[in-house]
Amino acid sequence: MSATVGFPAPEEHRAERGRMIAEKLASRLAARDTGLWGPGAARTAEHRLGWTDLHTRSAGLVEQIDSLREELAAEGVDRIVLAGMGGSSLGAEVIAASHGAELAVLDSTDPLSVRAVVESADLARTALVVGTKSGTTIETVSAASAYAQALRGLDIEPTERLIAVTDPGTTLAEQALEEGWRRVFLADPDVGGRFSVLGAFGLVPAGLAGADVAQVVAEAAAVAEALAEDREGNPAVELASALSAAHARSIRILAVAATDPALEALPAWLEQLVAESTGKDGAGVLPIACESVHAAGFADADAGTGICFLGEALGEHQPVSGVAVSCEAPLGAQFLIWETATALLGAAIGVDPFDQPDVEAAKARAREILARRTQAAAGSPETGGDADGGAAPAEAAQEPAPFLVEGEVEVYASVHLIDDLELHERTLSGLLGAILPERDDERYLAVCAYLSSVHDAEAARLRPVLADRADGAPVSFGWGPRYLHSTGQLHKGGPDTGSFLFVTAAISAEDDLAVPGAGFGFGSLISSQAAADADVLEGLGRRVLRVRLRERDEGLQQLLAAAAGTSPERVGE
Ligand SMILES: O=P(O)(O)OC[C@H]1O[C@](O)(CO)[C@@H](O)[C@@H]1O
Repeated sequence: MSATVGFPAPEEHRAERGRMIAEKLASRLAARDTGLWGPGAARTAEHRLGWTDLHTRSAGLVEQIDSLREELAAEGVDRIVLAGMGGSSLGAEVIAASHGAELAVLDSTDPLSVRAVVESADLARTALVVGTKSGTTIETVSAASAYAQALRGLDIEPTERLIAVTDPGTTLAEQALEEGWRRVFLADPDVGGRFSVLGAFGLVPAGLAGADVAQVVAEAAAVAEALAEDREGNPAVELASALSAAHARSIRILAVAATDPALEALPAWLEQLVAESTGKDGAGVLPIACESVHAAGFADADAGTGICFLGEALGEHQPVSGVAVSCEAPLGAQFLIWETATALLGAAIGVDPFDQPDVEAAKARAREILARRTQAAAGSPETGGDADGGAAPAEAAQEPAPFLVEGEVEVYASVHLIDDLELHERTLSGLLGAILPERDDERYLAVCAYLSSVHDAEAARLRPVLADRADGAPVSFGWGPRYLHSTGQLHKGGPDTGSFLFVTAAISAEDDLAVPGAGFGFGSLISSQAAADADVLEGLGRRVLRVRLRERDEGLQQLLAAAAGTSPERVGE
C-alpha cells in the first residue's frame, strides 16, 4: 500500500501534512472523535463514524451471504440484480466488477433500463437485492415494485426472491419483515450511505453475485492500523493533505483514472464519495472519472485540475497544475484509504463530510413536478403523445419554446445563458460550444444524461468528446438520476464554477412502464427528476443548457456529432 504526491510547491503540501499530523487527525478519527469537523457537525458525526472499523464486524455477514448464495443456487437462482442508488449501489458494483462477478445494477428510472431487467429472458433465475439505507428512495422502491410485479407475471412468489438491505426500523425493513422477504439484512445505522461499502450494502449484493467479499474485507483490515497513525507515509494523510493544499490553491477538480485493471470501476465510487462528502458551503473537490490516462481532461488536464492514478502512477507525465497523486493498494484497502482521506479532507477544508444538505431540494422539486403532471394527466384522459409528460397540455403551456430545433434535437437555455448563446452560431454545435469551459478558467462542464446506460451507453462518449473539444478543460459525465446521489450535491452546494448540459429523451407511451400502484410511469418520473434538478440549478444561478432528444437513437448520434463539431458519420468512424 502506498500513496505518492506531486505538488507544485512542496512546502505547502508539507505544511498541510505537518498540521494534520500535529493535530493528530488520523488517530482521533480512528478513535471516533466527533469534534474533528467543528461543533456544528459533532451531532451528525455521533451517528456516522461506524465505518472506521466496519470491516471488523463483517465476518459473520460474509458467512450469511455465502449460505444464502448456496441456497439460491440450489433453487436455480444464479443471477443477482441490485436496486439501489449512490452509496447503496456503487460499492457493490465496483466489488463485483473487480472480481468478475455478474451483478446487474438497476440505478435508473429510465423505463428502458427498468425494462432491461424486468423483461430479461433470465428473470426467472434472478433475485433482487433492494439496497436502501433510508428505505424510502423513490428510484429503489419503484424498481422493487416493478420487479415484484414482473415475477408475479411469471407465477413466481416475489417475496421468495426479494432480499432487503436497509437500516433497522425503516419502512422497508418493516415491510420486508411483515411480508416475509427471503432475507432481511439490517445494516449498521451508524454508517452513512457513501461510507458503507465494507458492510451489508457493499458486501451482500457483490457476495451473492459471486465476488470474494471475504478477501475485500481482509484487504481493508490489513491497512486499518496504518491509517490510524499520525505520520508521514500514511496514505490517507498524504492524499488528504495534498487535496486540501490543492483546494487552497483553487485546484478543485481531480481527474481520476485507474491504471490497475482490478480498479477500473473504482473512479465512479470515488467520485460519489468525495463529491458528496466535500461539495458544500461553496467548497469541495470534484473527482472526474476518466476513461484512461490517455483520455481528454486527464492527459491534457488544465491548470485547475489535479490528476489521480488509482494504481501505479504511469509515465513521466506532469500535469500543468503540478498536482498528481496516486494510490496503489488492493480494492478493499482503497475503500478504507479513501474513506479516511475524505473524512480528513472534510476536516481540513472545514466541511461536514457526513451530510448532503443540497440533495433534498431536487428531490422535493421532483415530487412537486411529478404530482402536478400526474394530476394533469388524470384530468386529461385524452392526452396523447409522449409519456414523459412533454405533451400534457398543462406542461406544454408552461414549457418555453425551444431556443433551437435541429433534426431530432430540441435545445432549451436557462436565463443565465441566453446572452452567451446569442453570441454563438445558432446551431447545435455552436450552442454546445457556448457552454464549454475554457482551459484554465477554473470552470467545469457537467453532462447530466437522463438516458439509459443500457440502451444509450454511447452517451458516455459525450465526456471525452466535449473535453477534447474544450482542449482538456474539465468535463464530467453522470447518468441521471444516478448522479443526483453522487456529484449532484457538489453541483449545487460546491463552488459556483459549473455549467450543465442536460440531456433527456422523449419517451413514447409504448416504451414507458408504469410504476405499480403509483399512478405514474417511469417516463414521468425520470423526466420530472431531470426538470427538477435543472430548475434547482437554474434557481441557484447556474448556467444550464437543456437538450431533448425527440428520437433517442438518431438524436443521440446528432448530439455526439455536434459535440465533436463534425457530422454523425465521422463520429461513428
Ligand atoms: O440508501 P438510500 O437511503 O436509498 O440513499 C441512497 C443515496 O441517496 C443519498 O442519500 C443522496 O440522496 C446518498 O447519500 C445515498 O447513498
